Amino acid sequence: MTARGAILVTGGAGYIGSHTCKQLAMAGYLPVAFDNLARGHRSAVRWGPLVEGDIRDVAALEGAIRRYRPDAICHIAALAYVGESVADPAAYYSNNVLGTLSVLDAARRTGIDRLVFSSSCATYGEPDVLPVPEGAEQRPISPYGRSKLMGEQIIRDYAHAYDSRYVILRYFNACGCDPAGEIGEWHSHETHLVPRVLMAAHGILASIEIYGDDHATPDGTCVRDYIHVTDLARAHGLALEHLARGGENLALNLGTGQGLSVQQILDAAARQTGNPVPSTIQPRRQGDPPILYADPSLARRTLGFTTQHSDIDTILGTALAELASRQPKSIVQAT
Ligand SMILES: O=c1ccn([C@@H]2O[C@H](COP(=O)(O)OP(=O)(O)O[C@H]3O[C@H](CO)[C@H](O)[C@H](O)[C@H]3O)[C@@H](O)[C@H]2O)c(=O)[nH]1
Repeated sequence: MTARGAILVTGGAGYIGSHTCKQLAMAGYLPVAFDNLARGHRSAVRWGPLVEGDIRDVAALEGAIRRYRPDAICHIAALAYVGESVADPAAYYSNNVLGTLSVLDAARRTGIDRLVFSSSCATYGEPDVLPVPEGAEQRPISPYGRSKLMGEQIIRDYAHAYDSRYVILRYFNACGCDPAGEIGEWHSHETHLVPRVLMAAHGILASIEIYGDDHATPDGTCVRDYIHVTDLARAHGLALEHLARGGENLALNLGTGQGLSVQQILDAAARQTGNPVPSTIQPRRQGDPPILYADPSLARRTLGFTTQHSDIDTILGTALAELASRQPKSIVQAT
């Protein structure tokens, strides 16, 4: 038996979901992963049971809840690529909006009234204020960002009408891998900057495309707030404790408060690996805001959350160790 009861983790076989399951298990919970394995991996579910199912299937969710009797839900399952959402909005509104509605309905029908929701800095679009506070106007510029904002709005309306409670977590850029190397970032077609930069540093990719060097930023490349996935994962446990204590509903940024440019990430990777990172300048990517970094102070004040692994060298080091474990021939380990 676990000390603290079960938590249903939708998307528990995915990148952020599996790291969250590990952190919840370390905090004494039984994480029950609910995942359709479309993008998640069975082998990433290691700290509790896996229920295979789609979040749009209310009956499947209800079945999982009735079987494991979780105290709360971490709703992490989503499609999460900005570029893909521009090309295929139908998939994003279906998975992210209908899926969230379905999770909320299953929770209502089974009497689960606590939810931690994975939202995104993409809900801010191109903010007027930097670092971005939670009160900044949310004007998303991609279908992905809009789908996450709709999720937030539905959760607030349900909470108001049905007396449920929530913590909305707006992730900035999740990256890095489990420092113990037990799980990683396993995307079939990797589009994220940090793993791609490391792949380019080791010749797995011929070069990295820099999407625009003419943005309104100090070096012309986009600026983001890179936060280690283990830090993000730990915040879910803090959010659950907050709700269990009867804490108020919250929407919180999860970031470091520091912005780094694409070029700075390339430079850090070159330093860390000792290899050059070949790059080409490409046109800007649709849906990419030039600068996004968080004001992280509200999460610190309300949850006591601070990052512990999110300096860029730790992020790159843990991501590189994980990549090396999958591509050992390509990488002479440099860390
Ligand atoms: O090969 C690449 C990949 C990325 N980038 C740039 O690097 C930055 C980071 O890009 P990622 O694709 O790694 O991350 P995003 O900022 O697009 O996306 C992340 O932040 C989004 C919010 O903006 C969502 O939350 C999303 O789920 C999350 O992955 C962006 O400026 C992007 O233009 C490149 O220049 N070349």
